[in-house]
Parts: sequence; structure tokens; C-alpha cells
Amino acid sequence: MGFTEDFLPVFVSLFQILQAIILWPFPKSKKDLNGEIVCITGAGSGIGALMAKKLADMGCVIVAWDVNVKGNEATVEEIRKNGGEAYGFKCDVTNRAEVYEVAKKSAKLAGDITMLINNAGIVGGKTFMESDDAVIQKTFEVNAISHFWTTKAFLPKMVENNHGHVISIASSAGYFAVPKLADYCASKAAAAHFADSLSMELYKANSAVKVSWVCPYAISTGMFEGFFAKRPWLVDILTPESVVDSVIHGIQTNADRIFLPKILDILAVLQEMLPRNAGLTFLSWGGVLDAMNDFVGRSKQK
Ligand SMILES: NC(=O)C1=CN([C@@H]2O[C@H](COP(=O)(O)OP(=O)(O)OC[C@H]3O[C@@H](n4cnc5c(N)ncnc54)[C@H](OP(=O)(O)O)[C@@H]3O)[C@@H](O)[C@H]2O)C=CC1
Ligand SMILES: CC1=C(/C=C/C(C)=C/C=C/C(C)=C/C=O)C(C)(C)CCC1
Repeated sequence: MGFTEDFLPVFVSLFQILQAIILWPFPKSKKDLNGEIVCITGAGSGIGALMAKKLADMGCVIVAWDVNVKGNEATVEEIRKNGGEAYGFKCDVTNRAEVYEVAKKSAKLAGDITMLINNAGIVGGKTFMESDDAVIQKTFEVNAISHFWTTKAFLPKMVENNHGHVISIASSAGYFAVPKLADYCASKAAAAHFADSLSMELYKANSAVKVSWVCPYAISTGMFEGFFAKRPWLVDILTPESVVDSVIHGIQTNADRIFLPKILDILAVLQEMLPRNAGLTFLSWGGVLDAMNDFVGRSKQK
């Protein structure tokens, strides 16, 4: 490793922060989402359900996908009750053939999808040695590989129409690794890099189709129940409302990577700068290495 490899990422990040500070007083113009046809995976629960409802209130047509049929139907019903337009489909996003088939049915019923929100996600929450092979595999299939199939299904029409947006709900855990989340962290890093690479391809092709990837800290939906239960620290658990508002703002302003809360942009630079041992001491002192000790996730809710 030389000086350039060690310090270039730090200089680039510092430059980005400086750029953000300089541009702070000049808010970006927001695109109008009225009339967009939005497919949301995992729309039957948590932030997927909330995004569906908020986007419907803004005039979007919602195509809700989930394996959780009851939750998905509840999302669709609530949107319709409030005067919005929504269609629900049972779809297991890990089943490639099903994704392509349900995508066709969705477009037939709702019109060509102009926004895809890859949101469905699962977490095991065990140490690597305790994690079942099947859970590791499923975590990758739901959290990362499914994005390839859903995006393959909808991107061609977006590119053809030179209009569209692909959004990936990744996680800050894809950047800040956490013990007992090896499969989850790795799958989220994969999701974020898939989105990043895709955004470069579309940029290079001069396409108006945009890509955003969202990297939130833990959110109080229940998926991470018990996380940091004993010793909350430095960064507060996020509310679904604040996350969904930030995601929608990010979509409207064509943001690429969206760290939530924003302070993670700075902590990411610090993490790069600190020597590994100092970083581990700091994380151990802050309780991050034990943050998953009391994790129960959704296991008690089902
Ligand atoms: N909650 C958090 O702390 C954070 C969450 N995220 C990410 O945000 C996203 C949403 O999280 P959240 O709202 O909390 O999660 P929820 O568990 O509330 O919702 C996820 C939804 O996805 C569904 N789902 C799971 N597997 C599949 C599948 N194979 N095909 C289709 N749908 C599926 C779930 O169904 P079922 O209930 O049947 O499993 C559920 O309805 C996830 O990708 C998550 O990783 C990112 C950062 C923090
Ligand atoms: C490592 C690290 C941190 C901890 C991050 C954690 C604990 C993230 C957990 C995210 C989750 C649970 C996401 C779910 O999708 C801080 C505090 C930002 C400081 C900088 C280094």
C-alpha cells in the first residue's frame, strides 16, 4: 500500500463533504412524482408499506409485491380507501421465473413501471458459525440477487422510454460491518454496488433513467427488534416516517447514495481514516460489537 492508495479515498470523501457544504444553500429542484407507476417489493410491511402509501398520496400508481399476502392486501386496501390507485401481487422475488411472470401481469394491469423500489429484505442475525446455510443463501437471494431479476424485468422499458428510476433499499450495514450480520452486511454491500455500477452504466449511456441506493441505520419497524437494546449510542434508531420522507426526497432530487442519518457520510470518512485497531477499540468501547446481543428481530412477532 502506498500513500495514494491509503489517502486518496479520504481526500475524495473530504472533497465530497466540502462540495456538499458549498452547495447546501442551493436546494436541488424536485421532480414531480405524480403519475409515476411504482413497483415496490416488500410492500406488505414496514417501510415498504409506508412508502407505498406516501407515494400513492403524491399521485403515484402503486404496484405492491410481497410474499406476505395479508400485509400486502392491507397496503393496497388502505391506498384505495384513501382514493389512490394500487394493485397487489403475491411475488417471491427470489423466484426468477415468478418475477418475470408477475412483472408482465403488473405492467398489463397498471401500465409500464416507471419506478422500481427494491425494498424486500430479511435478516438472520446470528454469528457466521451459527448461521444455517439455507438462511445465508436466502439472505443473499432476497437482499441482493433478486434486484438483478426485478431490474431486468423493468429496466428495458424505462431505457426505451428514457424515463425511470431504480431505487435500492440497501443498508448502512453494507458499509459499516456489524458482528452477527455477516450474511446481511455482505448482501447489502452487494445490493449497493449493484446499484452503483448500474448507475454508472446508465450515466455512460446518457440515459435519463436514474438509480438511487439508500443506506439507513437501524429503523424501528420490528425487523431489527432488540438491536442496541441495552445501550443506545451516538446514532438514534430511525423512525420509518423519517426514513420514508428522506427516501422520497432522495428520489425527487435524483440522489445517488443516501446515507441515513446524514452523519454517516462523515462517519464513513472517519472509518476510512482510523487505523483498524483504533477503530475496533472505539467500536468495542461504544458497544457496537455487542449491538446484536439482544437481537430478536421478527422471531417473536410471528
Ligand atoms: N428495519 C431496519 O432496521 C432496516 C431495514 N433496512 C432494509 O429496509 C428494507 C425494509 O425493511 P423493513 O421495512 O424494516 O422490513 P419488514 O420486515 O417490515 O418488511 C419486509 C417485507 O419484505 C417481505 N419479503 C421478505 N422476503 C420476501 C421475498 N422473498 N419476496 C417478496 N417479499 C419478501 C417481508 O415479508 P415477510 O414478513 O413474510 O417476511 C416483508 O413484508 C429491507 O430491505 C431491510 O433490509 C435497512 C436498514 C435498516
Ligand atoms: C460500525 C460503525 C457504526 C455502527 C454502525 C451500525 C451498528 C450499523 C447498523 C446498521 C443496521 C442494523 C442496519 C440495518 O439494516 C457507527 C455507529 C455508525 C459509527 C461508525 C462505525
